[in-house]
Amino acid sequence: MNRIEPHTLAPPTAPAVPAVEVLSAEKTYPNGTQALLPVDLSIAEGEFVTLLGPSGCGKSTLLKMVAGMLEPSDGRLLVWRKPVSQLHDSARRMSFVFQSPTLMPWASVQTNVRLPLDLAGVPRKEADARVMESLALVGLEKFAGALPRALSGGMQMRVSIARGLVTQPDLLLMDEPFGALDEITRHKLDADLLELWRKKKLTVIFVTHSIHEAVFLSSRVVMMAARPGRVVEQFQIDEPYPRSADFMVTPEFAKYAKRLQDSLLRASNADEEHAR
Ligand SMILES: Nc1ncnc2c1ncn2[C@@H]1O[C@H](COP(=O)(O)OP(=O)(O)OP(=O)(O)O)[C@@H](O)[C@H]1O
Repeated sequence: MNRIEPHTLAPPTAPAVPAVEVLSAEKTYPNGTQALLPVDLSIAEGEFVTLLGPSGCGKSTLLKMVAGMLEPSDGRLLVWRKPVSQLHDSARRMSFVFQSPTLMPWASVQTNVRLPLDLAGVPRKEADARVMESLALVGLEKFAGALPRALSGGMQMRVSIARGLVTQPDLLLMDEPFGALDEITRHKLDADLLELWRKKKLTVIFVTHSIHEAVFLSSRVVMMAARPGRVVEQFQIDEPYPRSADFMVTPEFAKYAKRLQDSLLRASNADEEHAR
């Protein structure tokens, strides 16, 4: 009998575990706006997926459906193989970070970050320890007692991210979190986010309008088109991590950016053709 020597066997590759499955999920708002045609999308644990596309293509709608903040009109969404509504039974958690920091202006940074733990009834001592851990992750531990108005826009966004991290999520949903920030601050936060993603082994779904941000951050980019919103193309960004600012001046970066730019143009033209 022929024996297959162990070293001739291909190494076993672990099948990717899906963190999020969007199964023909579509959305029409009560006023009749068809925000999303049926979308099918599977996101594996540990991926960094960016949703990119022209204004109104349904990026936020899709993200909010994943979060369970919006019900699909048809189809289903599973998070770790369960309907989002049953996630409270799961040991895993997700967090949502909005475009604006939405901090309570009268409360300290520490109190703002502690909010999700207070709402979940986590004992104060444990909550405070986790708040400090979370603030340290975004480099703001020295500002725990400050009021939001004493902080810059970038620092306020860090507070918002710390609040998203304080529940120790496995899945982070981010709706254009750095869109309102200046270029330098944005780059800095992008780099910090990648560091966190790697360190904490997160799965991230990130919405942006920026091609450069999408290439820098993502392992995969999902391109969408509008009127009605739909997924039109997907791009794997096959570049190793960690990625530093140097990556942004490489020919590979330029190649991906050009591909996405062409795709975004096609997606935008598809809108106009639809509208005619
Ligand atoms: N609550 C709502 N009721 C009715 N229509 C809505 C509602 N929310 C969004 N829409 C519409 O659904 C479509 C998709 O909106 P959505 O905000 O998901 O797009 P987006 O890609 O995130 O846009 P942007 O890039 O401008 O933030 C748009 O036509 C929008 O006007």
